[in-house]
Amino acid sequence: MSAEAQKQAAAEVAVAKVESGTVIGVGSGSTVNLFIDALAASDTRIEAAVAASEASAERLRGHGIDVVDANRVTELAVYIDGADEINRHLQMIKGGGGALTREKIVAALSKRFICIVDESKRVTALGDFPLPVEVIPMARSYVARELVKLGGRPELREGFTTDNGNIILDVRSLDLSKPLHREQELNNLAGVVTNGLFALRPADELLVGTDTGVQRFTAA
Ligand SMILES: O=C(CO)[C@H](O)[C@H](O)COP(=O)(O)O
Repeated sequence: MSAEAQKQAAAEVAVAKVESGTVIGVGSGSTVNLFIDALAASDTRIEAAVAASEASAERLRGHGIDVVDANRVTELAVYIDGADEINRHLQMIKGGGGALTREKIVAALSKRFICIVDESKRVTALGDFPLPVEVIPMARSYVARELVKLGGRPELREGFTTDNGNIILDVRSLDLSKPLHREQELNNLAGVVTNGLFALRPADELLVGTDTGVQRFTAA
């Protein structure tokens, strides 16, 4: 089964977990696109969604689903999003699509975070995928030097600007064996908006598309 088919299967199981009449959070990326399409094709009629990217908002609206500003809600029933890597504690690296900051905000607003992935995203240790760090443009060189001091190899994501008008540094070689500590440490660097480690707010449930069906996990 292709990764695409695995993503589709996980997305469809996630749709079944969404209740009509609720306001939900919707992440971004190719797996989430499949979720949005599957939600629109289902009998589930949500009240509205808070979207983690302009691209997701546009896709939702294209299906006639209302998109509301995050400032208009106090809590979301559930957040559905993908990941670039996820471990058995359901801690993740996210931000391959550059939407990490808004994804973190929507995740923080949500009672439950359901992560949907194909099986290539499950890892025993986080860190093969370069860690995205969103940085205010003025701080680019400073933050890059600090990341090097921490053992990382940052690389500017060329020609890319986030929905918030910032840049992304993709960082290889950082030791991510203590993700909670690392997430906080990186966020403490002046000029960092946030980083793609989701350890302080891991997923509550993981749906993995595999060749033998969708496997469900909760944090180990
Ligand atoms: O964090 C993300 C975007 O910022 C995505 O969830 C992540 O990159 C996974 O994407 P895909 O579903 O396309 O594999």
